[in-house]
Parts: sequence; C-alpha cells; structure tokens
Amino acid sequence: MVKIGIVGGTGYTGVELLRLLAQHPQAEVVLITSRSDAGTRVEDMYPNLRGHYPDLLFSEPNVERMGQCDVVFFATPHGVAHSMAQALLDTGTRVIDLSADFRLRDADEWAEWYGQPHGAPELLSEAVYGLPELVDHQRIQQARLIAVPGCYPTSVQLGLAPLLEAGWIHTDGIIADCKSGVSGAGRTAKLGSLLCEAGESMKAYSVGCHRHHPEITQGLSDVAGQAVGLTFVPHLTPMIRGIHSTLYVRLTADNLKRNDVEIQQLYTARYDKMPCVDLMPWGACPETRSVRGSNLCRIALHRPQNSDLLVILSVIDNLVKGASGQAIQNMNLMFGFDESLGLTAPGLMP
Ligand SMILES: NC(=O)C1=CN([C@@H]2O[C@H](COP(=O)(O)OP(=O)(O)OC[C@H]3O[C@@H](n4cnc5c(N)ncnc54)[C@H](OP(=O)(O)O)[C@@H]3O)[C@@H](O)[C@H]2O)C=CC1
Ligand SMILES: CC(=O)N[C@@H](CCC(=O)OP(=O)(O)O)C(=O)O
Repeated sequence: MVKIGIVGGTGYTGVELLRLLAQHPQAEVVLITSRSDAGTRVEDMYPNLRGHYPDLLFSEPNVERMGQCDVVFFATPHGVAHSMAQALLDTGTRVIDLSADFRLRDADEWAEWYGQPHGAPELLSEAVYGLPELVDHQRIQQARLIAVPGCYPTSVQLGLAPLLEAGWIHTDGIIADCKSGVSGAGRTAKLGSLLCEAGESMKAYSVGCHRHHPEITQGLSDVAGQAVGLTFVPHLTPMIRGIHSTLYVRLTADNLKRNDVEIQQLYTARYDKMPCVDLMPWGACPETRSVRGSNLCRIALHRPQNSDLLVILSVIDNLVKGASGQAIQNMNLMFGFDESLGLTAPGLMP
C-alpha cells in the first residue's frame, strides 16, 4: 500500500482526492492537513466519506510527519508547496502538487503571472509536468516532484495536441473559448461564487490575462516544436463541476485536402490505448455532465462548412481530470500501477 499525505484537505480538490482514494486498492491516506479545522474528523466535515476514513482527523501541517509518507499531495493555494517541497524531498517522500507552483519552467515568468517571487526556483528543473497523455511515462515514473496541470490547460492541450504535433494547422490564431463550473474557483468564500452572483448568468473573465495562458502556450509550443499564438477566453458558467473548451484552429494550405476520416484517424491513433481520453465519433457534442466525477477527457471534432476551420470540443471534470484524478493518475505511474487504477468509474448522468 502507498502511504499518502494530503496538505490542504478541506478544499474541493482535497476532498475529491479523498473520494477517489477511498476506492483505490493500493492507497492508504494516513495524514491530512488543515490549519483552520485541525482536530475535526474528516467524516464529520464530509459526510459523503462516512465509513471510509473512520480514524482520520485533520491535523496541522508537520513536515516531519509528512516525511513518513511515500507521497504527499499538495491541494493548497499557490506558494504553499514552494515552502515545503524541498524538505519533503530530502526525507525521500515524493511530491504531487496540484497547484501551479511548478508548472511554468521559468521562475521569472511565474513571478510575473502569480504576483509573488517564485519560492523554490532550484526545484524547477526536476519538476515533471504531469499530463500523462503528452509526457513520457518514464519521466513520470522516475519523478520525485510532479506539477499537476491546471484544469483549463488539461482540456485545451489534450484537444489540440494531435493536430499541432502533426503540423497540420497554423500555430498562430488558435482560439480557446472555455467555460468552467464554479468549483474551479475553490471553496474559499468569494463574492463571485455566491449562488445569486453566479447562478442564471454567464460571463467571461480575465480575457487575455488569465494565468493559465502561459501554461497552455508552454505546453502547446512543446508539442508544436515552435511558439504558438493563442487567444484564451475563460468563462464562468452556472454549474458546479465541468470544463467545456471549444477550440478553433485553421488547417494549413498543405493540409486542406485532409478529409474528416483522416483527421479523426489522427486523433484515434494519438490517443490509442490511453484510458483517460475518450474520442467521440466525428461531429458529436460531448457534455460536461457525461464526465462529471470521472477521470475522462472527452473529445469530438467538427469541420463546419468543410472550410479550413476545425472546431474541437473537449470536456473534463475540473476536479477530476482537471485536478485530483489526474494527480492520482500520476501517482499510479510513479508507483508502477496501471495508470487508471481506481479511476475507472464512469461519469454521473444526469
Ligand atoms: N478547484 C479546481 O477546480 C482546481 C484547483 N486547482 C488548484 O488546486 C489547489 C487547491 O484548490 P482548491 O481545493 O480549489 O482550494 P481551496 O481554496 O478550496 O482549498 C485550499 C486548502 O489549502 C489549505 N491551505 C490554505 N493555505 C495553506 C497554507 N498556507 N498552508 C497549508 N495549507 C493551506 C486550506 O486549509 P487551511 O487553510 O485550513 O489549512 C484548504 O484545505 C489550488 O492551487 C488550485 O488553484 C487545480 C485545478 C483545478
Ligand atoms: C472558475 C475559476 O475561477 N477557475 C479558476 C481556475 C481553476 C484553478 O484552480 O486554477 P489552477 O489549476 O491554476 O490552480 C480561475 O480561473 O482562476
């Protein structure tokens, strides 16, 4: 059994880790932290977990105790993993960070987007970006420190990677029009997350200046082998979970002759035997509710009016494939298990 610690257990990604790990045959959660709820029983705070963690209480973060775990997940705000990761790695404990602390390779770029100096630049060179469908599994297996991708970056990169890798589309003028549920904003009380503010309404936010922009372009440029030009517009929608990304790209002149079957085949081959990507039939419209609670990214391809424009639809559950499920997928690879062990439950319909 893998002995697991979780820092930041009272947030939405923390409780989602607990929900998923409760069904994992090789996982034992031995420690979970919260400063404000230290001493509270996990099952008292989250009744959905009753019977699964009878002896687990939230405790104050303590690096010495965390260092007795095989792996520690950070489900904390940005900057927290910076302050504890090195000490944990020194004890031999591996770290899987759900925050953005180690996602950008450049410490100055991170400081610019996150508004604070990078707290552990010396660890950046060894951090592995944990998007298992696009990263060499051997790198994840050997990693001591995993940076779990953000939710929007997961859906956008998985939707675009095959076409960019193949070089079939223009690398500039890419548009990612993305919609998120409100749980993406976390559990901490915020005016914009109130039912009366977010319900029965939809709005764009951080247009052209969202902190996921550099993360997405870093990943897309890696797969394209050159810089990409991206317009990314996130929207808040009145649902609890889910991300729906509508991606617009243009075929290059050399590839205009490609037909629907060839383009679909490109994706089929790229995601062959990848259990956490589900490619739907050409022209389908995936629904966020179909991946609710599951670790799947569901993708479908369209070519309206048979022009040079392709539309790719990519949906995930922000808390699962966009955070905690993907974190466990990485843990599975790190500890030599099947990558989807404990993660095969289908989505919740309706
Ligand atoms: N929500 C989502 O859809 C996604 C979130 N993420 C990222 O995952 C991380 C967690 O997100 P989410 O669960 O929504 O966050 P929440 O705000 O809901 O929860 C944060 C947790 O971190 C703990 N915490 C806060 N400050 C500290 C600190 N200084 N030291 C130790 N623990 C601390 C809190 O407990 P306490 O203060 O009691 O210690 C709480 O348990 C964030 O970085 C987020 O950006 C990534 C992808 C998707
Ligand atoms: C709806 C909403 O507010 N979503 C969050 C993104 C989700 C998130 O937590 O971002 P990280 O993965 O980088 O941590 C936002 O736009 O800031």
